[in-house]
Amino acid sequence: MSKQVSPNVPESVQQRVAELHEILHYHNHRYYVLDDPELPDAEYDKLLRELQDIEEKYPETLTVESPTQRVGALPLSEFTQVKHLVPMLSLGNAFNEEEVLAFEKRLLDKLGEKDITIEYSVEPKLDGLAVSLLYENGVLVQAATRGDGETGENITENVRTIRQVPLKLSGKNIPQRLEVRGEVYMPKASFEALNNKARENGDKTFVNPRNAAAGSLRQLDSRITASRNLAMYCYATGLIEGGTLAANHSDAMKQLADWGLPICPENKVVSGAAGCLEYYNEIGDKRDSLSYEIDGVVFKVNSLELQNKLGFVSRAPRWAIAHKFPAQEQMTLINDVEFQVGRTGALTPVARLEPVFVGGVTVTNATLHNMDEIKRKDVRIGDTVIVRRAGDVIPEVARIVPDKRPADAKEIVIPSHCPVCDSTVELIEGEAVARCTGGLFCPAQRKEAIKHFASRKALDIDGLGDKLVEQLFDEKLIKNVSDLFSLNEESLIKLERMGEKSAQNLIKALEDSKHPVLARFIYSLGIREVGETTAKSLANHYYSLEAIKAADLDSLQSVDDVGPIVANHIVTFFQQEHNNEVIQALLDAGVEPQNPEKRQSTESLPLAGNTYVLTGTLEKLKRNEAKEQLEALGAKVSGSISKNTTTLFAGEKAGSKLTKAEELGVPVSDENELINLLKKLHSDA
Ligand SMILES: NC(=O)c1ccc[n+]([C@@H]2O[C@H](COP(=O)([O-])OP(=O)(O)OC[C@H]3O[C@@H](n4cnc5c(N)ncnc54)[C@H](O)[C@@H]3O)[C@@H](O)[C@H]2O)c1
Ligand SMILES: [Zn+2]
Repeated sequence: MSKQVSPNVPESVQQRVAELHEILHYHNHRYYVLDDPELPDAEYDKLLRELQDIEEKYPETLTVESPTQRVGALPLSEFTQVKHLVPMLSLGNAFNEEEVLAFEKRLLDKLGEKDITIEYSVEPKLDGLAVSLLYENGVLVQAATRGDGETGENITENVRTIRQVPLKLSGKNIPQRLEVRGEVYMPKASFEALNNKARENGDKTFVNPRNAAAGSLRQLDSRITASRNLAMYCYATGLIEGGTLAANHSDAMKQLADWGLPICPENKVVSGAAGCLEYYNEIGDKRDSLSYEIDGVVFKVNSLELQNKLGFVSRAPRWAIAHKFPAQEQMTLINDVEFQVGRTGALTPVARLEPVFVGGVTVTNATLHNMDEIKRKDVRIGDTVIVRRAGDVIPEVARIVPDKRPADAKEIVIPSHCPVCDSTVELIEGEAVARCTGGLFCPAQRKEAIKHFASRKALDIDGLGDKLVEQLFDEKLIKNVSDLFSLNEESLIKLERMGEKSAQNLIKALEDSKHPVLARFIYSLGIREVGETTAKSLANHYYSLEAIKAADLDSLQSVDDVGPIVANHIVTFFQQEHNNEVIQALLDAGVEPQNPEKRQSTESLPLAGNTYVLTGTLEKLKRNEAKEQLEALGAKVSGSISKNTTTLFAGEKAGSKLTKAEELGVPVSDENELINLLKKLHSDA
């Protein structure tokens, strides 16, 4: 800075100004040139405002090269340059109602008016990058970025790949030369898809749709741009020769639309600052449902005559202002990381933050998702991070600020034991999610464990659905599955919506469920990845609970459809003392798993080779019981009819399966015949 600084300006202020110039230039470069900002916008804005405040207080410090006087950054030299015929400017900002009212007051003062109502064109503030389109005789001849406002980059080929941009205008009275300005943006869905793909390929992701749009448009190879699904809305004109436009902004935009240019359908005309503020709220409510990202709304004096009277300040028109939404990204510190245990035992790392105001609320915690994400973002305790809260989504740590990492930043490690129940934590190699293995005991997981235990494919306790489990649990009548069997009528009746009859029925159902076949019992324990089929294989391999508990990794892997991971889940599950305590309590309560009989092979069984289908409502037998009994006799029970079906057993209200069986000529019988068949074979045995 060669400028002679007056002695009125304290040395420390001069130093700070120089520092701010350097910092802001650096961040402008990262943002506008590299499309890879390091700071959240709010943090950048703070620095810019600090400089503006100093310049206001000490006008001697203001220089033409100050970042407060310029927009954007110099264009990249890889592109040919385009000198703008009319400079492309930025917009002033308002962050609250007072600033909007102050804006209107400035307008009235400048116009020397008191009592007029100003009409505004109000528009979403699209979060992309400004582009200028030049049409000659209605044909697109050039497109350019804003660059530093004076000179931009020639990106004609790239803009030609954007579907909304007409290569040729149509309609009447098109000026000979017409410069149209607008925002090129990346729709939310394209942004998600682009980043997901980058993540899959291990490539760098874009920080937000704006930087993604800029990065995609400023490509030397327009085929890349074409693959990025960019879009555009126009919101202004620049140079006009050989023709005229309407006398106010909103009508001019309608004209552009008539010629085939894309105009945002949310644009409106309102009266006065009050109308502007109303529009701000209206669009704020709509924001999440829009298919593109916006970061505020823009209010523009609608009359071009008034616009001309008002003119410009250094880097923005006086007649327009951007009213910004609360920032969705803020910078703060990670004080600690804790692990939360979910309903299914998954451990989620959660960052405890230095409280920060973001997205309109104070945030103290942010999710780190899982260990893969932590690794990918390289997050440590003590890091300065950017926290993002968009819409109703849970706040997340978006990225770290590497330069601000302290020397003693601590690596985040998964605890070896569950922070809730102290059971072993299992992290399978190649899996992102770590889990608590104390499924039956862990307070974080008990509720789900009980629901699973009572469910149809598990112990199938009649009348004990998810809702009732919730109720019993919340009323503290049960803590874990073994408590179910000490429920009594008296305590049940006290529950809301529980009659005497239902209470009796539930007690009876619990009693009836005490003799499950071993496979069901194993399944009901909710061991991770042990489904119905695996539970059956285990039961038919080991024949008793004791034997399954005693099995080691090698032995387990010799069982049908048990691989190393599932084997590990099983061994770890039974290693947890607390799980075993709950199982013992079940056995003590009288639950008695029915071990399968050791048999040579199903081929010698009486129903071997037969395939049955069950349909409709069975009156006396439960569908599951019927299935198990048939299978125990060597039959297959299938869910669909084919010409290989031996017999269809149809209960009440049988539907399409009955029709299908009749079509295929498959024999059909009823429930009584099924019961007779089972009885007969049982007495034969
Ligand atoms: N994080 C960083 O390091 C960093 C660095 C530099 C700038 N920034 C951010 O960039 C922003 C400043 O950038 P800017 O100068 O491009 O200004 P801006 O984005 O705040 O506003 C001006 C721009 O708004 C756009 N716009 C969208 N809809 C519009 C509409 N309907 N009518 C008119 N214009 C519309 C135009 O592209 C215009 O150029 C600030 O939010 C700042 O925080 C961040
Ligand atoms: Zn636990």
